[in-house]
This record gives sequence, C-alpha cells and structure tokens, in this order.
Amino acid sequence: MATFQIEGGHQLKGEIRPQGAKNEALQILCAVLMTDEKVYIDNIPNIRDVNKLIEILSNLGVKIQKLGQGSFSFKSDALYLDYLESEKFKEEGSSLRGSIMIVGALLGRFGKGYIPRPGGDKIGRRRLDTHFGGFIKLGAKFRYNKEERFYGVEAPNGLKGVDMLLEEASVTGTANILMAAVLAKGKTSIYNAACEPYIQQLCKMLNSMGAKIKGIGSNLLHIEGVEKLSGCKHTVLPDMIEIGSWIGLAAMTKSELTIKDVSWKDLGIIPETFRKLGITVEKVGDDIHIPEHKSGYEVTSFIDGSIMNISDAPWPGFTPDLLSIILVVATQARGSVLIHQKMFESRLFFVDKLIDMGAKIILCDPHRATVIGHDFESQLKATTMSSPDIRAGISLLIAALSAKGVSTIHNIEQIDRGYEDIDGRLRAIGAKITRFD
Ligand SMILES: CC(=O)N[C@H]1[C@@H](OP(=O)(O)OP(=O)(O)OC[C@H]2O[C@@H](n3ccc(=O)[nH]c3=O)[C@H](O)[C@@H]2O)O[C@H](CO)[C@@H](O)[C@@H]1O
Ligand SMILES: C=C(OP(=O)(O)O)C(=O)O
Repeated sequence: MATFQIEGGHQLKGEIRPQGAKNEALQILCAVLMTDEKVYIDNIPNIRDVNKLIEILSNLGVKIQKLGQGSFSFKSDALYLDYLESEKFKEEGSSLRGSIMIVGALLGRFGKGYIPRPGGDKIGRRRLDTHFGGFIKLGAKFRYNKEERFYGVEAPNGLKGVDMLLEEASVTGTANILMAAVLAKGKTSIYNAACEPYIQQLCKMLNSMGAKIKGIGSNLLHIEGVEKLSGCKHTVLPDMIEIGSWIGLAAMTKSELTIKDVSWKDLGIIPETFRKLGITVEKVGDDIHIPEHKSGYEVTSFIDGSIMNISDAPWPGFTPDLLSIILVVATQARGSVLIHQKMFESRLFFVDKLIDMGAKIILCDPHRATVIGHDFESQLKATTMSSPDIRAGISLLIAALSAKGVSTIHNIEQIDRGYEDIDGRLRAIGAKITRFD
C-alpha cells in the first residue's frame, strides 16, 4: 500500500494540463476489439485502470504499439477468445469497472462475451441489469455463475436490432449495448440512453469506423446495424473530473491556477456548479482561469433564499464523480450547502475523515451531508487517513493540501487509478507532497 505525505497550507501557482479522460478511454479501448483493422488513439492517460485494461487487451491477443506519450495503435486481427474463460481473466477482468465494456464489443463481433463481476470503486450497489437486459433484448442468451460471479452472453446466430427503453441511463451500460447493436442485424433504438460527452465520443468513433448511429448527444440513439467496422483515428477528450478536481484544489488552497485546453463545450454544468459555491471560474479561450480567492468564496442561495443544494443526476445533470470534491471545497466556503449524492449510497462516508480534520459536516444519511463552511476562519488540521475510493481520495488530498501540518494518506493506489502522476504535477505547481511506495 503506497502512501502520500503532504505538508499542507502552501499556496500553489501555475498551469495544469488535464490528462485524457479515464472514463472515455475505458470505452474507447474496448471499441478497438470491434475491427480487425488498425485503430489509432491519442491522449490515453497513463493511469492504473487504463493500463490494466490495456493489459487485458494484450492478453486477448490485441497487437498494441506505443507510438508516443498517450498515443497507441491497436490491431485486433487474431484474438485468443479462450483467454476469456481462463483463471487469469477472472482475476484481471474483476480488477476494474471499465472491463465490463469488452462484453458488448465481443458480443457484437464474435457472438459471445464473458466477464467476471467487474471491480471499480466500492461506492454502493453497482448493478449490471441494464447491460445484460439490453443484450438479452438484442437476442443474446444470458448465463450467470453465482459461485464464481461470472457473467456470459452468447448469440451464435448473431444479434437482431430492437427498440429498447433502458431502466436507467447507465453510462457503461449504454456504451456496452451500443457496441453490440452497431453490429446487430437491422435497426435498434436505445431510449433513456446516457448521453454524456464520453458516450458521444464513443458514438463518433464508431461512426468513423463505419457504424450508423444517429441521435448522438440525446437520450434516444438510433442505430442501423452494419456487417463490419474498419480502422480509425480517435483522440480522447480532456478529463472533466480531473478538471473539476483542479478547480476545487485552487479554491481550497486560495491558489491562482490556469487549467489549459479544457474543451469548455464538453464541461456542461460543471463550471456553473462550482460558481454556486462562490468560486470564480473564468473562461479564457479554451482555458479555465481560477484567480486567487483572497477573501474566500461565498455560497449562493436559491431565488427564494433557501439553502443551496448540490446533487448529482445523469448528464446533462451534475456528475456524481465530482460531488466529493464539491463537498470538500464547501468546508471552507462562506455559508452552508446540502450535498445530495443520489446515485451511490456509500460515497459520502469519507466525511468522517474531514470531520476528524475539523470540518463542520452533518452526515444526515448515506446520501446526504450538510456542510457548514468555515470561511477560512479555522484551517483544517492535518491527520492520517486512508483513501476509500478514487474521488474521496482526491478530496482528502485536497483537504490535506489546505490543512495545517503534515498529513498522511494511505492506499493512494485508489487515486492512481484515475490521476496521472498526481504528485509530480502537484509538485510542479508548488505543493509539498512525497510518495512512499
Ligand atoms: C468506468 C466508468 O465510466 N464509470 C462511471 C460510470 O459508471 P457506471 O456506468 O458503472 O455507472 P451507471 O451509470 O451504470 O450508474 C451509476 C449509479 O447510478 C445509479 N443511476 C444511474 C442512472 C440513473 O438514471 N439513475 C441512477 O440512480 C445506478 O443505479 C448506479 O448505482 O458512470 C457513473 C455515473 O456517472 C460514474 O460515477 C462512474 O465513474
Ligand atoms: C466511480 C468511478 O470510477 P469506476 O466506475 O471506474 O469505479 C470514478 O471514476 O469516479
């Protein structure tokens, strides 16, 4: 278990370039399985989850070439599908969430796909019903081995297009069903589809490979099945969750930061949500500039004067992955805010650690926490903690960077799952952080 030691209370300054998006890269990497031609991808982040998925692809027989930093080519012309039934795959496939999307890609192309119960953050129930319900509607036979928690879908005679209404707008579920449907016979429609920028990117990539997807960006996708896909070139967007993390870090440490080339058009409601906490988020070309918040930041209130409430919702609502960061930033705001994590039921428990550090938070129930901001009148105190999940981990890191004294964070592998060279990049803007492996 690796550890960070952080000397908090220092102001940071400089420019940050966001990494490629973790959750887009995981979708895009699965899509390389859908053609026997070469696929070139740029801006792939060098993070644990993505590297694990690349390893799974390599074990499946994908020929992978690293062409430069973040640039790779993939050729899936001779796959070892037997690997899918090996013990090795049962171990590797269950180590991250993103691996689930190889099922749709393989089912579409080869008529079969298998996966052990995928990993990812332990932040609540993470059901796969939407995924498998969609495959079954496309004509696949489903089997589940309860003992081994191993899922399988098979369609030896191919998939058949169908109209479907998803039970929930699942992000990886939509990506999975979409990949299967583009190679099904006939027309499919997916209503209540997730429509976040990363799904849009997947649709654009598949279309550039020869797929016929319409309705991109909406919650109703129309797909006309094709027989075969070809190679393509694709560039992964900057990571909006990382961008939000830098905004939160800048405000909390009263630092001036410029976040370069953020792709504003794909940030949706994210900048506006940080503004609700009183944070100045300036648009400078395609960069975000956060000025030094010398006199803190004040939570806005609703028109009727009622207390501010920030909650998550499927896109274009506010992403659940940034709520932990919003929560930590609220601990130093002027005013109070109710954080409502609607999607995941175990994601707010990390507030105990913030309370230990002196933050004023009432955990109302597993989904809601009220934060009463300190307005910088009292600094958080350094402590020793362990990172329970990726976003709680980065939030605790932000808290530690703003706190008085030296903090220790254990289990930083959680942070490394989604943040590339986080300590190196923090040191480059003036943070005092050391990694112990
Ligand atoms: C690898 C990856 O891409 N992971 C992301 C993906 O996970 P993932 O695709 O696993 O998450 P889902 O979109 O399936 O659902 C997340 C949770 O929200 C609930 N839910 C979902 C949709 C809905 O309309 N109502 C509802 O309550 C689900 O029951 C589930 O508990 O999307 C999540 C939601 O943005 C993000 O937190 C994860 O970072
Ligand atoms: C929940 C997350 O990731 P995963 O779905 O990979 O666990 C996240 O990125 O915040």
